[in-house]
Amino acid sequence: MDQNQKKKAVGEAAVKFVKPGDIIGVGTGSTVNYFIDALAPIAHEIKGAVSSSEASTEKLKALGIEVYSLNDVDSLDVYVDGADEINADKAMIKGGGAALTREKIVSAVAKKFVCIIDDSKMVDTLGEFPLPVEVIPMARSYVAREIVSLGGDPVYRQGVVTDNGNVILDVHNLRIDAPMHLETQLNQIVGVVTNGLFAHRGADIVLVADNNGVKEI
Ligand SMILES: O=C[C@H](O)[C@H](O)[C@H](O)COP(=O)(O)O
Repeated sequence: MDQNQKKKAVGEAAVKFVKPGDIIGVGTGSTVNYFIDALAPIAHEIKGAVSSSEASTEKLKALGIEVYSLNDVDSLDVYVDGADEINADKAMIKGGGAALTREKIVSAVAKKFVCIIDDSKMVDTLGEFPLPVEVIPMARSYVAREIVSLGGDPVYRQGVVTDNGNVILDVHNLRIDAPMHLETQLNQIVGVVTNGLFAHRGADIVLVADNNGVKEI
């Protein structure tokens, strides 16, 4: 199977976590797009969704699925999303598609985080994928200097503005041995909105597609 076939297989497999009458949390990205497509046959059975991006909202609405504001929803049974990297503790790097802030907010409200990945996303140590950090635009240079002092090499993601009107710094050359600690440290830098480490709130269930099919971890 090539990578897209694996993404499709795992997106389809995640539909089993969706129950009739649910309002579901929906992530962002190419893997989640397959999950949304796979919702089509049961779109009329679910109550609606809370979305983590304008892109996912558009796809959900195209299926006739009602998209709720998170402020109108107290809790979500399940949040389904992809990842850029995940380790054995189910800590992740996310934000390759610049949707990290809304993803972190929506996933915080969900009882269960189901992470859907192909096997290329599994790593022993997080950090080979550059860590995205969403930053208030006027703080970009200051935050970049602070990140350098932590040992990272921040690169401004040119031309990208997040759904929240902010910018992204991608931090290269980090070997992340203590993801929770680094997540907290980055959050302490004034001007950082969110960093792409999902360690304090990692995944609960991981569905991984490899050449043999989809397995649950
Ligand atoms: O901002 C984007 C998200 O964190 C995605 O979940 C992540 O980048 C994985 O995306 P994909 O499924 O396209 O590899």
